[in-house]
Amino acid sequence: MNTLLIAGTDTDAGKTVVTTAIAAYWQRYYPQGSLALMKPLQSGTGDRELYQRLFELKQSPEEITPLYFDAPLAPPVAAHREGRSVDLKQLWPVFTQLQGRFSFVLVEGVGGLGSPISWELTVADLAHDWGIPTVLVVPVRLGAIAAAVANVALARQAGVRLVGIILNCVQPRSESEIADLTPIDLIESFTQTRVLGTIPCLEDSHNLDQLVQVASNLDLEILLPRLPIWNP
Ligand SMILES: Nc1ncnc2c1ncn2[C@@H]1O[C@H](COP(=O)(O)OP(=O)(O)OP(=O)(O)O)[C@@H](O)[C@H]1O
Ligand SMILES: C[C@H](N)[C@H](N)CCCCCC(=O)O
Ligand SMILES: [Mg+2]
Repeated sequence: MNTLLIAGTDTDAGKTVVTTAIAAYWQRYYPQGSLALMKPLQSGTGDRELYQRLFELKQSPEEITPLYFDAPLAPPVAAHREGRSVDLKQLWPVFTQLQGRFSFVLVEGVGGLGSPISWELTVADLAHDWGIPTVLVVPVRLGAIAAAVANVALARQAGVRLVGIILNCVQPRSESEIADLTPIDLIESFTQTRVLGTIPCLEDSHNLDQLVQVASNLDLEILLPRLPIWNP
């Protein structure tokens, strides 16, 4: 499977930081492997604009974000404000054609795993329906354990192919604070899900070198697709 869905426990969990870090690493060390970024639904400006600023993507804006709404709200609410509805049927064809054209397709969720993508379905339902490996970004703060446990329970209930958790420091944290706020053994024991690494708080989360560096400390064996062995 040449795709990975970056989901989070919540909006502002750090999905885009993780997405751009893995993308930056891929482009740095696998230049022969083509990369696509997809944010199936975006509400409010930010993610697509950052992707386009950081990476030379061979995709149209509509292939990056097929469903784009102006209001920074849940997509069905933002769509309603614009007198539109959320037509999820548009998403799968875009996704599958990206999969066919690119070596690696990184998909970013919207909001948290339990956030609605329509009046009936959540991000977890999309992850299940698409059957793609999914990683859960958990912000390092008090309450992270409960957030991880609740979102992993949702993922299990929805049949999401959850491959791991990534802890993310949305603010500067010492090593001991990280250990106290997000004890890995406790989180892995309660969720029965591997922690694939911790992203420190970056001085500049738009700096490609910093993004590559923090991605290199993640369990990339799990996160990156196997490139076909190239036999000249
Ligand atoms: N590890 C980090 N180091 C520095 N800044 C961070 C880090 N993680 C998150 N941030 C900052 O916190 C904010 C929210 O992070 P981010 O945009 O990645 O969240 P998100 O989960 O993608 O949010 P959304 O639901 O809007 O897509 C951003 O301004 C981002 O730069
Ligand atoms: C505006 C924000 N940055 C995201 N694009 C949308 C987050 C929707 C969250 C909805 C919810 O779960 O309450
Ligand atoms: Mg984002």
